[in-house]
Amino acid sequence: MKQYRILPMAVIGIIVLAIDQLTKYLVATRMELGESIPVLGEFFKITSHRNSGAAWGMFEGRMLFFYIITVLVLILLIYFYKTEAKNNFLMQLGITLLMAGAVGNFIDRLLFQEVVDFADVLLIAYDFPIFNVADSALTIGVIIMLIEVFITGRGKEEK
Ligand SMILES: CCC[C@@H]1OC(=O)[C@@H](C)C[C@H](C)CCCCC(=O)CCC[C@@H](CC)/C=C\C=C(/COC)CC[C@@H](O)[C@@H](O)C[C@H](O)CNC1=O
Repeated sequence: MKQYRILPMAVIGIIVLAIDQLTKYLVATRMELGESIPVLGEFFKITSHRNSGAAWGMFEGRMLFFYIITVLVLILLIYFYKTEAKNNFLMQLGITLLMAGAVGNFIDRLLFQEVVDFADVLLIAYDFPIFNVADSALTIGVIIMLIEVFITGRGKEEK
C-alpha cells in the first residue's frame, strides 16, 4: 500500500475526473454553444466550445485514432506506474493526473465524438485555445513528470 499509494491516488484521480465531467456537463447543458461568461474580465471567460480534435484541433474528427492512442496511453501509464513509480509520490501523482485527464476526454469522445471545452484564457497577447479540466490535468501531469525526471528524481526511488 505505502509503496504504491493506490487508494490515495485513486481518490485524487476520481475527484479530478468527477470535476472534469461535472464542469463539462454544466457547460453543455446550461450554456449555448459559443456563449461566453466573463469571470475575470477579458482574462478568463467561460466559453462553451467543442473540439473534435486534439490540442489546437489537430487530427480533427479522427475518433478511431483517439480511441487507439488513449487506450495505448492508459496501458502505458499503468505499466509505468507499476514499474517506475514504486515509492515515488511525485511520479504517482503525475501518472494519476495524466490518467484522469485522458479518461475525461475519452468519455467525451466515446459519448459525443467531440470534447467539451470552456476555459477561455487570454494569455498575454496570444489567444490560447479553449480547454477543459481534463486538459489541465494532462498538462499538469506532463509538467510533474518532467520535474520528476529532470529535476528531483531522475526516476530514482525516494530515499
Ligand atoms: C492537453 C492535451 C490535449 C488533450 O489530449 C488528450 O486528450 C490525450 C489523452 C489524447 C491525445 C490524442 C494525445 C495527445 C496529442 C498531442 C497533443 O495534443 C499535444 C498536447 C500539448 C499540450 C501539452 C500537454 C499543450 C496544451 C494544449 C492545450 C491547453 O491545455 C491546457 C490546448 C487544448 C485545447 O486545444 C482543447 O481544445 C483540446 C481538447 O480539449 C482535447 N484535448 C486533448 O486532445
